[in-house]
Amino acid sequence: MTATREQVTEVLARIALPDGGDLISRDLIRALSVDGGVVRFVIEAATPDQARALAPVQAAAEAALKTLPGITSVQAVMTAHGPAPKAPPQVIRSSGGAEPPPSLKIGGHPTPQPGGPQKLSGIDRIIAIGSGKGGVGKSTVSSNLAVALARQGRRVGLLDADIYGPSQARMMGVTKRPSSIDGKIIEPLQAHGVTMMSMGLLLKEGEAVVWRGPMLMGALQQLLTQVAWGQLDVLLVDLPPGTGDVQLSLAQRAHLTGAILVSTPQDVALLDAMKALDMFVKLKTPVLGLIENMSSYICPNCGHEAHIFGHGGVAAEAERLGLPFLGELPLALEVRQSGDSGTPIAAGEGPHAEAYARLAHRLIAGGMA
Ligand SMILES: Nc1ncnc2c1ncn2[C@@H]1O[C@H](COP(=O)(O)OP(=O)(O)OP(=O)(O)O)[C@@H](O)[C@H]1O
Repeated sequence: MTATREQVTEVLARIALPDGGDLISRDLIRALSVDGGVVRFVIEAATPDQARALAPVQAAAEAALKTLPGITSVQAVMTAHGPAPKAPPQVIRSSGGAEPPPSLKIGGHPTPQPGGPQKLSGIDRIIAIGSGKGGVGKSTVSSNLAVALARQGRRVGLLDADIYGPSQARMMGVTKRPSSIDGKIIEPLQAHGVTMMSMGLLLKEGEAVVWRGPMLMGALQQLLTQVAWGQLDVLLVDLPPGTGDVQLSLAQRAHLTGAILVSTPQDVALLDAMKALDMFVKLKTPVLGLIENMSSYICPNCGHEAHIFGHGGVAAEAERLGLPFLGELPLALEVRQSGDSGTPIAAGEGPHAEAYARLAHRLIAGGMA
């Protein structure tokens, strides 16, 4: 029996901070997920100094969580806001693949951009895919929707901007590293008809990075403008969960067609989802609609349909808010297995692929993709 999210939260609530309170009461934990024995989370410090002071707290949290039943690995990442230090930005050298590895400085200060959000050359539309909290299936929806759109003839890009837990390389089955001929422009990768790029592909495996606001903005800017995306009908951006620097920088840098919010039926009315919605409204990003993931569960053995997380909550909430409800996607073992195996379920045939095909069709028909 693997420890639950609640048990993990209880342990984190027992980890005291040097200046009082604990990791939970001080609201420092972001993007917590418990997935098959792997716990992932981000400790969001207010400043780089606080991040340094919290290093022993991070170690204590990791050690305490590893004692929980069924927890095999704990991946904690520290982030910090506030002014970045004068140190030069990191130089990331990717490796692998036949091409010469790119030498890319990622995470440097963004260059000033006059005139607010810009249209990116060659990219007709950009859709941000967000969620109130982690683990609701935002990355799964992004990869499957990208594949479903590509199958309907659209030129689709997928940018994994979930720096805290980049998962698109695994979900899309990409193992190659991106290459760059001149060390400036990155060649994206191709998978299942989709052009893709992930922050994760530029970091060394298992590398934990202290991302600061300005570094993040620089990195995101590079992924938007230094990747040879080519001509795209739509670029889907898989955001980190919640509300934060990546969401803010994306909306400030790029002219977004809109945002789609993914939620499970039980999470939609919760504060996290509402905060995420509110953020897009404040950023003046049109909310294109809500998607209910893990909507219903059809037993593969007997065909019985159960609503593990409730059902219809997202449609009702969308109606209450006057936002489009874009569709519901069932909870199914095959969906997770396909994601884990690197071939999104939307690439095949069957009811789940059809659900994504309908969603893609709806977006195309509405001129959104
Ligand atoms: N409809 C579904 N049916 C079954 N499993 C699903 C479904 N949607 C997502 N999952 C599984 O749930 C887990 C979390 O999904 P995913 O990584 O897409 O969530 P996320 O919201 O992007 O989380 P995070 O932002 O924390 O990375 C994954 O193991 C994924 O395979």
